Amino acid sequence: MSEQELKALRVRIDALDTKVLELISERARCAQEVARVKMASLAEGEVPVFYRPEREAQVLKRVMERNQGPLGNEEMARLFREIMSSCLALEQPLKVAYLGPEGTFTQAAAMKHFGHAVISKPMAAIDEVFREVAAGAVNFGVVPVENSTEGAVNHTLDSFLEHDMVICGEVELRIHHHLLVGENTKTDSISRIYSHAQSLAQCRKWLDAHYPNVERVAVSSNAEAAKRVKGEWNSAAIAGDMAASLYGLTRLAEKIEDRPDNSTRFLMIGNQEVPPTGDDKTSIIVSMSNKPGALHELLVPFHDNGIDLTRIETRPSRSGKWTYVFFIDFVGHHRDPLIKGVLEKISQEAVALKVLGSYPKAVL
Ligand SMILES: C=C(O[C@@H]1C=C(C(=O)O)C=C[C@H]1O)C(=O)O
Repeated sequence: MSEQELKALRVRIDALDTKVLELISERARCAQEVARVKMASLAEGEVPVFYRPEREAQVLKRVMERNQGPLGNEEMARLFREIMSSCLALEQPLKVAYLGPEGTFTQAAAMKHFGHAVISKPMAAIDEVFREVAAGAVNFGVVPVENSTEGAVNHTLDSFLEHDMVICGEVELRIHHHLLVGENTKTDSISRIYSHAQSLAQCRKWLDAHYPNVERVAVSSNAEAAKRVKGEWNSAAIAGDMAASLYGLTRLAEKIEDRPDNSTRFLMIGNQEVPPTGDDKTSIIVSMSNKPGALHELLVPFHDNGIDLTRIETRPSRSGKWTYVFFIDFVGHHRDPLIKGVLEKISQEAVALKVLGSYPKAVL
Protein backbone atom coordinates (compact mmCIF):
# COMPACT_ATOMS: atom_id res chain seq x y z
CA MET A 1 0.00 0.00 0.00
CA SER A 2 1.35 3.41 -0.94
CA GLU A 3 1.93 6.18 1.59
CA GLN A 4 -0.66 8.18 -0.33
CA GLU A 5 -3.38 5.57 0.17
CA LEU A 6 -2.57 5.20 3.86
CA LYS A 7 -2.79 8.94 4.36
CA ALA A 8 -6.18 9.11 2.62
CA LEU A 9 -7.55 6.28 4.79
CA ARG A 10 -6.38 8.02 7.96
CA VAL A 11 -8.10 11.21 6.88
CA ARG A 12 -11.30 9.18 6.45
CA ILE A 13 -10.89 7.58 9.90
CA ASP A 14 -10.39 11.01 11.49
CA ALA A 15 -13.58 12.27 9.85
CA LEU A 16 -15.51 9.19 11.00
CA ASP A 17 -14.16 9.54 14.56
CA THR A 18 -15.42 13.11 14.62
CA LYS A 19 -18.88 11.85 13.64
CA VAL A 20 -18.76 8.98 16.17
CA LEU A 21 -17.74 11.46 18.84
CA GLU A 22 -20.63 13.78 18.01
CA LEU A 23 -23.09 10.88 18.00
CA ILE A 24 -21.90 9.52 21.35
CA SER A 25 -22.18 13.00 22.86
CA GLU A 26 -25.68 13.38 21.46
CA ARG A 27 -26.60 10.01 22.96
CA ALA A 28 -25.17 11.07 26.33
CA ARG A 29 -27.25 14.27 26.23
CA CYS A 30 -30.34 12.12 25.54
CA ALA A 31 -29.53 10.02 28.62
CA GLN A 32 -29.31 13.24 30.67
CA GLU A 33 -32.75 14.18 29.34
CA VAL A 34 -34.04 10.73 30.34
CA ALA A 35 -32.79 11.44 33.87
CA ARG A 36 -34.63 14.76 33.89
CA VAL A 37 -37.88 13.08 32.75
CA LYS A 38 -37.47 10.32 35.36
CA MET A 39 -37.03 12.95 38.10
CA ALA A 40 -39.96 15.06 36.88
CA SER A 41 -42.40 12.16 36.80
CA LEU A 42 -41.78 11.02 40.39
CA ALA A 43 -44.68 10.79 42.81
CA GLU A 44 -44.10 12.34 46.21
CA GLY A 45 -41.60 10.35 48.27
CA GLU A 46 -40.78 8.08 45.32
CA VAL A 47 -37.10 7.28 44.69
CA PRO A 48 -35.94 7.63 41.05
CA VAL A 49 -34.83 4.44 39.27
CA PHE A 50 -32.06 5.36 36.86
CA TYR A 51 -30.61 1.94 36.09
CA ARG A 52 -32.99 -0.12 33.95
CA PRO A 53 -31.52 -3.58 33.25
CA GLU A 54 -34.48 -4.61 31.08
CA ARG A 55 -33.92 -1.59 28.81
CA GLU A 56 -30.16 -2.19 28.67
CA ALA A 57 -30.74 -5.81 27.63
CA GLN A 58 -33.02 -4.59 24.82
CA VAL A 59 -30.45 -2.04 23.61
CA LEU A 60 -27.71 -4.70 23.46
CA LYS A 61 -29.94 -7.22 21.70
CA ARG A 62 -30.96 -4.66 19.11
CA VAL A 63 -27.31 -3.80 18.45
CA MET A 64 -26.49 -7.47 17.96
CA GLU A 65 -29.47 -8.01 15.64
CA ARG A 66 -28.57 -5.03 13.45
CA ASN A 67 -24.83 -5.51 13.38
CA GLN A 68 -23.58 -6.46 9.91
CA GLY A 69 -19.89 -6.78 10.68
CA PRO A 70 -17.00 -6.78 10.17
CA LEU A 71 -16.91 -6.53 13.99
CA GLY A 72 -18.55 -9.56 15.63
CA ASN A 73 -21.82 -9.23 17.58
CA GLU A 74 -20.19 -9.75 20.96
CA GLU A 75 -17.47 -7.23 20.22
CA MET A 76 -20.00 -4.64 19.08
CA ALA A 77 -22.23 -5.24 22.11
CA ARG A 78 -19.19 -4.87 24.38
CA LEU A 79 -18.52 -1.41 22.91
CA PHE A 80 -22.15 -0.38 23.39
CA ARG A 81 -22.05 -1.83 26.91
CA GLU A 82 -19.35 0.73 27.75
CA ILE A 83 -21.18 3.60 26.05
CA MET A 84 -24.31 2.81 28.06
CA SER A 85 -22.29 2.49 31.23
CA SER A 86 -20.89 6.01 30.72
CA CYS A 87 -24.33 7.42 29.80
CA LEU A 88 -25.86 5.91 32.92
CA ALA A 89 -23.03 7.35 35.03
CA LEU A 90 -24.16 10.81 33.86
CA GLU A 91 -27.60 10.04 35.29
CA GLN A 92 -26.33 8.33 38.43
CA PRO A 93 -22.94 6.69 39.09
CA LEU A 94 -23.80 3.14 40.18
CA LYS A 95 -22.06 1.67 43.22
CA VAL A 96 -21.38 -2.04 42.89
CA ALA A 97 -19.94 -4.39 45.54
CA TYR A 98 -18.29 -7.61 44.38
CA LEU A 99 -16.47 -10.60 45.83
CA GLY A 100 -12.94 -9.24 45.93
CA PRO A 101 -10.12 -8.55 46.25
CA GLU A 102 -9.33 -6.61 43.10
CA GLY A 103 -8.48 -8.89 40.20
CA THR A 104 -11.06 -11.64 40.86
CA PHE A 105 -13.24 -13.16 38.16
CA THR A 106 -16.19 -11.65 40.01
CA GLN A 107 -14.76 -8.20 39.33
CA ALA A 108 -14.41 -9.13 35.65
CA ALA A 109 -18.07 -10.29 35.69
CA ALA A 110 -19.17 -7.00 37.29
CA MET A 111 -17.38 -5.04 34.55
CA LYS A 112 -18.85 -7.26 31.85
CA HIS A 113 -22.36 -6.63 33.15
CA PHE A 114 -22.24 -2.98 34.26
CA GLY A 115 -19.33 -1.65 32.18
CA HIS A 116 -16.39 0.29 33.61
CA ALA A 117 -18.14 3.54 34.56
CA VAL A 118 -19.25 2.25 37.97
CA ILE A 119 -17.82 2.77 41.42
CA SER A 120 -16.81 -0.74 42.41
CA LYS A 121 -16.10 -1.96 45.90
CA PRO A 122 -14.29 -5.24 46.64
CA MET A 123 -15.64 -7.22 49.62
CA ALA A 124 -13.80 -9.98 51.49
CA ALA A 125 -16.61 -12.56 51.44
CA ILE A 126 -19.84 -13.42 49.62
CA ASP A 127 -21.89 -12.77 52.73
CA GLU A 128 -20.39 -9.28 52.98
CA VAL A 129 -21.54 -8.49 49.45
CA PHE A 130 -25.10 -9.39 50.51
CA ARG A 131 -24.79 -7.27 53.66
CA GLU A 132 -23.43 -4.28 51.79
CA VAL A 133 -26.43 -4.35 49.44
CA ALA A 134 -28.89 -4.90 52.30
CA ALA A 135 -27.41 -1.94 54.20
CA GLY A 136 -27.92 0.30 51.15
CA ALA A 137 -24.20 1.14 50.98
CA VAL A 138 -24.18 0.11 47.29
CA ASN A 139 -26.85 -0.21 44.58
CA PHE A 140 -25.92 -3.74 43.50
CA GLY A 141 -23.78 -6.72 44.41
CA VAL A 142 -22.11 -9.32 42.20
CA VAL A 143 -21.56 -12.91 43.40
CA PRO A 144 -20.63 -16.19 41.70
CA VAL A 145 -23.43 -18.79 41.76
CA GLU A 146 -22.29 -21.82 39.75
CA ASN A 147 -19.36 -23.16 37.79
CA SER A 148 -19.76 -25.52 34.85
CA THR A 149 -17.00 -27.82 36.15
CA GLU A 150 -17.37 -27.61 39.92
CA GLY A 151 -21.11 -26.95 40.40
CA ALA A 152 -22.91 -24.69 42.87
CA VAL A 153 -21.29 -21.97 44.94
CA ASN A 154 -22.93 -22.95 48.22
CA HIS A 155 -22.04 -19.75 50.10
CA THR A 156 -24.10 -17.78 47.62
CA LEU A 157 -27.11 -20.10 47.81
CA ASP A 158 -27.01 -20.07 51.61
CA SER A 159 -26.79 -16.28 51.70
CA PHE A 160 -30.11 -16.10 49.85
CA LEU A 161 -31.69 -17.95 52.78
CA GLU A 162 -30.48 -15.29 55.19
CA HIS A 163 -31.07 -12.08 53.25
CA ASP A 164 -34.06 -10.66 51.38
CA MET A 165 -32.48 -9.88 48.06
CA VAL A 166 -33.73 -9.42 44.50
CA ILE A 167 -31.80 -10.97 41.62
CA CYS A 168 -31.75 -8.42 38.81
CA GLY A 169 -29.34 -9.93 36.32
CA GLU A 170 -26.98 -12.74 35.39
CA VAL A 171 -23.74 -12.89 33.50
CA GLU A 172 -21.64 -15.78 32.29
CA LEU A 173 -17.89 -15.66 32.02
CA ARG A 174 -15.50 -18.09 30.34
CA ILE A 175 -12.91 -18.88 32.99
CA HIS A 176 -9.37 -19.31 31.74
CA HIS A 177 -6.73 -20.15 34.33
CA HIS A 178 -3.01 -19.65 33.87
CA LEU A 179 0.00 -20.79 35.86
CA LEU A 180 1.61 -17.53 36.94
CA VAL A 181 5.04 -16.73 38.28
CA GLY A 182 6.79 -13.60 39.50
CA GLU A 183 10.09 -12.20 38.31
CA ASN A 184 11.90 -13.78 41.30
CA THR A 185 10.42 -17.24 40.81
CA LYS A 186 12.89 -20.02 40.02
CA THR A 187 10.66 -21.93 37.62
CA ASP A 188 12.48 -25.26 38.09
CA SER A 189 12.14 -25.09 41.90
CA ILE A 190 8.41 -24.52 42.30
CA SER A 191 7.31 -26.33 45.45
CA ARG A 192 3.95 -24.65 46.13
CA ILE A 193 1.00 -23.58 43.98
CA TYR A 194 -1.55 -21.17 45.41
CA SER A 195 -5.11 -20.68 44.22
CA HIS A 196 -8.74 -20.64 45.33
CA ALA A 197 -10.03 -24.17 46.08
CA GLN A 198 -12.51 -23.96 43.16
CA SER A 199 -9.72 -23.07 40.71
CA LEU A 200 -7.42 -25.83 42.01
CA ALA A 201 -10.32 -28.22 41.43
CA GLN A 202 -10.91 -26.87 37.91
CA CYS A 203 -7.24 -27.59 37.03
CA ARG A 204 -6.89 -30.87 38.95
CA LYS A 205 -5.95 -33.09 35.98
CA TRP A 206 -3.48 -30.58 34.57
CA LEU A 207 -1.79 -30.29 37.97
CA ASP A 208 -1.68 -34.09 38.36
CA ALA A 209 0.02 -34.35 34.97
CA HIS A 210 2.48 -31.45 35.26
CA TYR A 211 3.09 -30.84 38.98
CA PRO A 212 2.11 -34.10 40.74
CA ASN A 213 4.37 -33.59 43.76
CA VAL A 214 3.92 -29.89 44.33
CA GLU A 215 1.92 -28.75 47.34
CA ARG A 216 -1.42 -27.17 46.40
CA VAL A 217 -2.38 -24.41 48.81
CA ALA A 218 -5.98 -23.14 48.85
CA VAL A 219 -6.24 -19.42 49.62
CA SER A 220 -9.21 -17.03 49.83
CA SER A 221 -9.13 -15.93 46.16
CA ASN A 222 -7.10 -16.21 42.96
CA ALA A 223 -6.06 -12.59 43.35
CA GLU A 224 -4.72 -13.35 46.83
CA ALA A 225 -2.77 -16.26 45.30
CA ALA A 226 -1.23 -13.93 42.71
CA LYS A 227 -0.35 -11.41 45.40
CA ARG A 228 1.50 -14.02 47.49
CA VAL A 229 3.59 -15.23 44.55
CA LYS A 230 4.92 -11.77 43.89
CA GLY A 231 7.17 -11.88 46.95
CA GLU A 232 8.26 -15.55 46.83
CA TRP A 233 10.82 -17.43 44.73
CA ASN A 234 9.54 -21.00 44.99
CA SER A 235 5.82 -20.61 44.36
CA ALA A 236 3.36 -20.13 41.51
CA ALA A 237 -0.30 -19.15 41.37
CA ILE A 238 -3.29 -20.24 39.34
CA ALA A 239 -5.33 -17.19 38.40
CA GLY A 240 -6.82 -15.33 35.45
CA ASP A 241 -5.80 -12.41 33.25
CA MET A 242 -6.94 -9.65 35.59
CA ALA A 243 -4.93 -10.93 38.55
CA ALA A 244 -1.90 -11.55 36.29
CA SER A 245 -1.80 -7.97 35.04
CA LEU A 246 -2.70 -6.46 38.43
CA TYR A 247 0.30 -8.15 40.10
CA GLY A 248 2.64 -8.06 37.09
CA LEU A 249 3.03 -11.85 36.85
CA THR A 250 3.97 -13.82 33.74
CA ARG A 251 2.24 -16.89 32.32
CA LEU A 252 4.30 -20.06 32.61
CA ALA A 253 1.41 -22.04 31.10
CA GLU A 254 -1.85 -20.70 29.63
CA LYS A 255 -5.44 -21.97 29.74
CA ILE A 256 -4.72 -24.88 32.05
CA GLU A 257 -8.37 -25.54 33.05
CA ASP A 258 -9.31 -29.19 32.55
CA ARG A 259 -12.45 -28.39 30.59
CA PRO A 260 -12.10 -25.96 27.67
CA ASP A 261 -15.68 -24.70 28.18
CA ASN A 262 -15.09 -23.93 31.88
CA SER A 263 -17.52 -21.08 32.70
CA THR A 264 -18.94 -19.41 35.79
CA ARG A 265 -22.34 -17.80 36.16
CA PHE A 266 -22.66 -14.72 38.34
CA LEU A 267 -25.75 -12.98 39.75
CA MET A 268 -26.43 -9.29 40.20
CA ILE A 269 -28.29 -8.72 43.45
CA GLY A 270 -30.14 -5.61 44.56
CA ASN A 271 -33.46 -4.31 45.81
CA GLN A 272 -35.07 -3.45 42.50
CA GLU A 273 -37.61 -5.63 40.67
CA VAL A 274 -36.98 -5.88 36.93
CA PRO A 275 -39.94 -5.67 34.48
CA PRO A 276 -40.26 -8.33 31.71
CA THR A 277 -38.26 -8.09 28.46
CA GLY A 278 -39.83 -11.14 26.79
CA ASP A 279 -36.62 -13.16 27.23
CA ASP A 280 -36.28 -13.60 30.98
CA LYS A 281 -35.39 -16.09 33.67
CA THR A 282 -36.77 -16.48 37.18
CA SER A 283 -35.13 -17.88 40.31
CA ILE A 284 -37.15 -19.21 43.24
CA ILE A 285 -36.51 -20.96 46.57
CA VAL A 286 -39.04 -23.59 47.64
CA SER A 287 -39.28 -25.80 50.68
CA MET A 288 -41.59 -28.81 50.61
CA SER A 289 -42.83 -30.92 53.48
CA ASN A 290 -40.73 -34.00 54.11
CA LYS A 291 -43.01 -36.62 52.54
CA PRO A 292 -42.70 -39.11 49.67
CA GLY A 293 -43.23 -37.59 46.24
CA ALA A 294 -42.68 -33.98 47.37
CA LEU A 295 -40.11 -33.23 44.67
CA HIS A 296 -42.33 -34.81 42.04
CA GLU A 297 -45.26 -32.63 43.13
CA LEU A 298 -43.05 -29.58 42.87
CA LEU A 299 -41.95 -30.38 39.33
CA VAL A 300 -45.29 -31.41 37.82
CA PRO A 301 -46.67 -27.85 37.29
CA PHE A 302 -43.50 -26.93 35.33
CA HIS A 303 -43.83 -30.01 33.17
CA ASP A 304 -47.59 -29.57 32.60
CA ASN A 305 -47.07 -26.00 31.39
CA GLY A 306 -44.03 -26.71 29.23
CA ILE A 307 -41.74 -24.46 31.26
CA ASP A 308 -38.04 -24.88 30.69
CA LEU A 309 -36.21 -25.56 33.97
CA THR A 310 -32.60 -24.43 33.63
CA ARG A 311 -31.35 -25.50 37.03
CA ILE A 312 -32.33 -27.19 40.27
CA GLU A 313 -30.14 -27.29 43.35
CA THR A 314 -30.76 -28.70 46.82
CA ARG A 315 -29.43 -27.22 50.08
CA PRO A 316 -30.04 -28.04 53.74
CA SER A 317 -32.83 -25.73 54.97
CA ARG A 318 -30.99 -24.77 58.20
CA SER A 319 -34.29 -24.93 60.05
CA GLY A 320 -34.33 -28.65 60.88
CA LYS A 321 -32.13 -31.70 60.48
CA TRP A 322 -32.51 -33.47 57.10
CA THR A 323 -34.89 -30.88 55.69
CA TYR A 324 -34.09 -29.22 52.39
CA VAL A 325 -34.81 -26.25 50.20
CA PHE A 326 -34.77 -26.28 46.42
CA PHE A 327 -33.27 -23.49 44.35
CA ILE A 328 -34.94 -23.52 40.94
CA ASP A 329 -34.23 -21.42 37.84
CA PHE A 330 -36.58 -21.45 34.87
CA VAL A 331 -37.35 -19.54 31.70
CA GLY A 332 -40.04 -16.86 31.98
CA HIS A 333 -40.96 -13.86 34.15
CA HIS A 334 -42.99 -14.13 37.36
CA ARG A 335 -45.43 -11.56 35.94
CA ASP A 336 -46.23 -13.76 32.88
CA PRO A 337 -49.74 -15.20 33.38
CA LEU A 338 -48.51 -18.74 32.69
CA ILE A 339 -45.72 -18.47 35.28
CA LYS A 340 -48.07 -16.81 37.76
CA GLY A 341 -50.38 -19.85 37.50
CA VAL A 342 -47.49 -22.26 38.06
CA LEU A 343 -46.24 -20.35 41.10
CA GLU A 344 -49.75 -20.30 42.59
CA LYS A 345 -50.04 -24.06 42.11
CA ILE A 346 -46.65 -24.65 43.76
CA SER A 347 -47.43 -22.40 46.71
CA GLN A 348 -50.51 -24.54 47.47
CA GLU A 349 -48.23 -27.57 47.99
CA ALA A 350 -45.09 -25.88 49.36
CA VAL A 351 -44.21 -25.08 52.95
CA ALA A 352 -42.63 -21.86 51.68
CA LEU A 353 -42.04 -20.26 48.30
CA LYS A 354 -39.94 -17.17 47.67
CA VAL A 355 -39.38 -15.54 44.28
CA LEU A 356 -35.76 -14.33 44.28
CA GLY A 357 -36.31 -12.35 41.11
CA SER A 358 -36.99 -12.32 37.38
CA TYR A 359 -34.28 -10.86 35.19
CA PRO A 360 -33.20 -10.65 31.52
CA LYS A 361 -31.29 -13.70 30.26
CA ALA A 362 -27.61 -12.86 29.88
CA VAL A 363 -27.11 -11.06 26.55
CA LEU A 364 -23.31 -11.07 26.54
C1 LIG B 1 -31.22 6.17 29.27
C2 LIG B 1 -31.79 5.41 30.22
O1 LIG B 1 -31.17 5.17 31.45
C3 LIG B 1 -30.13 4.22 31.63
C4 LIG B 1 -29.19 4.27 30.50
C5 LIG B 1 -29.45 3.53 29.35
C6 LIG B 1 -28.75 3.83 28.06
O2 LIG B 1 -27.74 4.53 28.07
O3 LIG B 1 -29.24 3.38 27.00
C7 LIG B 1 -30.41 2.51 29.39
C8 LIG B 1 -31.09 2.21 30.55
C9 LIG B 1 -30.78 2.87 31.83
O4 LIG B 1 -29.93 2.04 32.59
C10 LIG B 1 -33.13 4.80 30.03
O5 LIG B 1 -33.76 4.40 31.02
O6 LIG B 1 -33.56 4.71 28.87
